[in-house]
Amino acid sequence: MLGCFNSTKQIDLKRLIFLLAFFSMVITLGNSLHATFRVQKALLIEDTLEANRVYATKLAEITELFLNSVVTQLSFSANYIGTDFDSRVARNNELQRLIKQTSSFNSAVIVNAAGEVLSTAPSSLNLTGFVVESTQARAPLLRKEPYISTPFISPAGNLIISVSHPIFNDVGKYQGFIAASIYLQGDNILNRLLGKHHYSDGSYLYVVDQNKQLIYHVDAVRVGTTIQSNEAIEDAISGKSGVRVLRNSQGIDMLSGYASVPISGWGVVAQRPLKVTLAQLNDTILSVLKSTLPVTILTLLLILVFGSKIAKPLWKLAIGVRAMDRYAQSNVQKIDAWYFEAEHLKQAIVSGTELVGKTIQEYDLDRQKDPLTQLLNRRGMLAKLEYFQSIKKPYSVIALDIDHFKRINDKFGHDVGDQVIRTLAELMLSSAREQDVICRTGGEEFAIFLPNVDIGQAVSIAERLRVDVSNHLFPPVAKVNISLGVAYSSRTECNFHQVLKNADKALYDAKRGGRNRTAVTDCEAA
Ligand SMILES: Nc1nc2c(ncn2[C@@H]2O[C@H](COP(=O)(O)OP(=O)(O)OP(=O)(O)O)[C@@H](O)[C@H]2O)c(=O)[nH]1
Repeated sequence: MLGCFNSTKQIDLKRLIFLLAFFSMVITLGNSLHATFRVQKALLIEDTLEANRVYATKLAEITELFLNSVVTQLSFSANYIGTDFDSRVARNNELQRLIKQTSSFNSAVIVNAAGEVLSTAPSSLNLTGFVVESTQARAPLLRKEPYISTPFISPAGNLIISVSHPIFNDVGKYQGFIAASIYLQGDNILNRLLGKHHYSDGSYLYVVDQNKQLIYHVDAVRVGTTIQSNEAIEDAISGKSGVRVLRNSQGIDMLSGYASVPISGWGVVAQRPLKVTLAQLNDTILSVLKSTLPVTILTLLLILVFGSKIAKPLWKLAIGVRAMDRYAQSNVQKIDAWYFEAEHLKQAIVSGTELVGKTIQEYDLDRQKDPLTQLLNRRGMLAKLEYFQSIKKPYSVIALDIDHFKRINDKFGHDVGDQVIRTLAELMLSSAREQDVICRTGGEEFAIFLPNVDIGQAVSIAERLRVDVSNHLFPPVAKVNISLGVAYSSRTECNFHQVLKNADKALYDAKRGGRNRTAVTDCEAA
């Protein structure tokens, strides 16, 4: 049925609704994913920076505690040795205890005020009698106070930091110092402390001294190298803690948290690559998309079904209006216009169709009427005759014509002629029965159809009319006469055109016979 419509390039309502829904869903989904992405990204960055700051602060505090405890241990040893500085056994025993009792140090030495190494632990260091010369190694002699060195290469060839404490005897005379070393590239407690907390999610940690030299790094090879142009390090070694998004020496964007170790002026930096952090976000967005996709597809299917339900009554209404035949109205009435606009459209179509039908009917009736007399014209008459023919009833026909009507027109004018025609029509109507049909078949010619009236009765009716007309006063014409021809058919098969023709023939006879009279022709006789 729908195929009767020419396919055009215009989109139909069902597709329109679907596309509208589809695009609004795509835009809404895209927008919410974008918003989620932005919010989550900001949150992730913020959380990671904060986690790294907390982590760096925690490790800085642990390192601070460790260095403090190291200084305390050395202080204890220095006090102990100060009372018996000249005893080699006492010195060696104390150094052995220091190394073995804690795993804080890799080695320890006692140096006298002249810079000569008096004792070492382990003894395998083979440094006894060695006079320290390097600036780093001699720094404690000059400072005469607890001191944590910057990294340097020890006489034994290891990259170390040294923690030293001055030794004074009972009377407060400076004897030298005790120094313990931590091998930065070897196994030691500092290394284990920092390495132990290392995350396995791409995060890593490093520690620099006040000269930006790496003291600890997850990649041990880098220990001892110096890092330049790093704002997190600059901040940390100047005693600040905080967060920064920065690019590292390998050109990787990092989310860094940092803190300082006040006792040594070191900086601790914990960081995680931005890319690794955001990879997590892509997974989140993907899982959001996956979880919303089934509902989205289901919604679109529902919209497709609903769209066709919305479009269906409109299609049917359009088809109904297109047909515009006598069944159209009842077909339209049957359409299930289930929503407000469709129901209104349906009602509008029904009343519009009714109005059009009525107008056409009125127009048809007008076309069948003579405007001057309001009698049926020739078209109306033929329609009526078809009806008479179809019901197969006998009937008589009277054809009549005003005598010498041309003279009336000529003498009194056309308007008077019209008035005579109107008055004659009224006279005919006043004497007619309800079932009789009176028509104006021409200018001053008329026909009267008399159902169930035989020829005798028809002649009487014609005569009575003729007499009535001749007795009637038509001002200003005064008297008007008419001539009449009567025909009849009792035989249903007698064609009504033939009956009419017979009546006309009788009228012609009446005219020829001198006018103002009635003549008869029988259908069977014709
Ligand atoms: N006023 C008026 N005159 C009409 C109308 N229709 C036709 N006529 C005139 O009627 C006249 C008919 O003239 P004719 O056909 O010669 O017939 P007649 O004068 O009646 O003569 P007979 O029929 O032979 O008696 C013509 O002059 C037409 O112009 C009309 O509607 N109004």
